[in-house]
Amino acid sequence: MTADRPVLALDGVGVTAGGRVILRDIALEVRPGEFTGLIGSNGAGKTTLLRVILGLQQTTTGTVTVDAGARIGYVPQKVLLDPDMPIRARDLVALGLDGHRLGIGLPSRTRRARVDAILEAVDAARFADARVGELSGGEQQRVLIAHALISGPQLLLLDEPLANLDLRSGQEVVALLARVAKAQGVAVLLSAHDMNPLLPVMDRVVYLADGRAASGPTADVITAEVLSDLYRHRVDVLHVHGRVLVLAGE
Ligand SMILES: Nc1ncnc2c1ncn2[C@@H]1O[C@H](COP(=O)(O)OP(=O)(O)OP(=O)(O)O)[C@@H](O)[C@H]1O
Repeated sequence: MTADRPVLALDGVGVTAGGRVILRDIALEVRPGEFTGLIGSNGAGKTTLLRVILGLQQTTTGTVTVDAGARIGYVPQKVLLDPDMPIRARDLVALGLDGHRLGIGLPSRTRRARVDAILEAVDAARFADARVGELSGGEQQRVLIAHALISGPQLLLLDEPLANLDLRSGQEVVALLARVAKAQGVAVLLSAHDMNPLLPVMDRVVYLADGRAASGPTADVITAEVLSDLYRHRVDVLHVHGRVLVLAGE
C-alpha cells in the first residue's frame, strides 16, 4: 500500500433496493492517511454507501475496489449500550482483537498491552475499567473507535459518530480521528449531515444528494458550481465566521 494508491475506490456504483434507486453513479477514492467526510442530509444514502463498502449491500452497477489485504474497521450508527451490561470498556475493546485472526493465540500480557495502548491513543485510558453503559456519549464513542482500531485497519468507516455528541465532544472525536489518520496512515471515512465540525480536518469530501455524489478535495467540491450541478438546482455556498452554509438559491 502506498500513499498515492487509493485504499478504496468506487466507480459507477448504483444501488436499487425495494424498487427504489438509492444510489446512482457514485465515484470516489479514499487514500491512506486522509480524512474524508461523507456528507448528506437524512436519507441521502450515507449508510447505504457505507454498507456497500463493507460488502453488506449488493450493488446494481459499478465496481468497488478495496486495496488487496486492506482491513476495514467500522463504527456503526446508533450502537445501543445497555447501562446494565456488565462489560468494561477494556473488554469491549479486546473483543475487537478476538473477533479477528490477529487476536487468536496472543498471550494475555500482549493482549492487555495492546488494549492499553489503543485506549491511550484514543484518550480513554482513564475510563478503561468503567462499565461502557455508564460512560457518556463521547466516552462511548472513543471506546467504539478503539474497538474498531485495535485490529489495525487501513480503512476506518464511521457512520454518524457525531450525531449524539455535544459540540465540544464532537470536536474532540474529530481531532482524535484526524490524529489517528495522520499518525497511523489510516484512511478515515466519516458520515455526517453537517460538514462544519469536519472542516478543520477534512481533506476530501463525498457530498451526497438524492443518491448522487460529488467527490474530491474539499475546496474543489464545496463550491456553488459543483453543488448546483449535483442538486440540479441553484445553490449558494456562503462562508460565514469559518462556517460553510449551503443555501438553496432562487
Ligand atoms: N433495503 C432497502 N430497501 C428500500 N429502501 C431502502 C433500503 N435501504 C435504504 N433504503 C432507503 O434509502 C434511503 C437512504 O437510506 P440511508 O440509510 O442510506 O440514508 P442516510 O443518508 O444514512 O440517512 P440518515 O442520515 O437518516 O441515517 C432512505 O430513503 C431509505 O429508506
